[in-house]
Amino acid sequence: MEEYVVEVSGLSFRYDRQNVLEQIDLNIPKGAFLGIIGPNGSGKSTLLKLMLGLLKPQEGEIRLFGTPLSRFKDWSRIGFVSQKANAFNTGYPATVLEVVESGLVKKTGLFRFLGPGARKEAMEAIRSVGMEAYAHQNIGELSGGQQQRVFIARAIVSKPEILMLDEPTVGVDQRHVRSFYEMLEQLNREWGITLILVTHDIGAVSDKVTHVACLNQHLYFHGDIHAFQQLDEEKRSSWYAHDVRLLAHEHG
Ligand SMILES: Nc1ncnc2c1ncn2[C@@H]1O[C@H](COP(=O)(O)OP(=O)(O)OP(=O)(O)O)[C@@H](O)[C@H]1O
Repeated sequence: MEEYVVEVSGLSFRYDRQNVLEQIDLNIPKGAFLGIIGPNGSGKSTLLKLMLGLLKPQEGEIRLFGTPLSRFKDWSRIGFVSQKANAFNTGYPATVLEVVESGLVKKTGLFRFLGPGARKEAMEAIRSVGMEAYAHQNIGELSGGQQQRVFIARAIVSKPEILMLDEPTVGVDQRHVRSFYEMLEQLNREWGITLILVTHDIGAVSDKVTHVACLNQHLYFHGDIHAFQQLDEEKRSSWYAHDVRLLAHEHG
């Protein structure tokens, strides 16, 4: 039987009186690279926040590794990268290596000494995002896309089993988006990390993700990428009446 690392069942959420998510059922298999797609305001970020326990649903349940969120404590198994482009100005006094090492602090405890293994683990994470040439450079001197790679290295240095990413290519130069997704694909395949990626742009990731979830308040589709690609274009467009572009350039 397939092992699920995240199980969402009967989930509904509203801010004040605005319904944002309705009756979402979504199981995410271990080792998947899931793309959660949908137009602006369709509830993608809200769903991630619910999975991270930052918001509480009015209805339904989320389980992480089989444990209901209300009892889940093992947050080191989960990494999160948000839209953080341009978060550091050029004067920020920390090197790439130091930023990535700081990702080990939550594992080790704030004032505990980071042992000699820490540097090796940090370098390994930096290499896996293709940033080894910049390890000793100040993070503020890097481009938005390079900084985002460093944030991913910081998120994976503690070896999480799930990595959640909310529109991580915002601020990444268009020319580098493709290699950015290739790097994610490599993390999924080589490190075996389950990736949950929120994105507008299925076109850029349709040859990378293994599964797709189409959200627009309701979950219109969830399945593997092959089943998604076989869906009727007209049907898919009808879920996103206001954002046909999202689907139209998928084959571009
Ligand atoms: N803190 C909040 N309080 C009230 N309403 C909110 C809040 N955050 C989001 N919303 C509303 O909830 C809806 C879903 O927002 P959400 O950010 O989850 O969508 P999204 O699919 O991630 O959108 P985008 O692609 O634009 O980031 C939107 O209508 C938004 O205005």
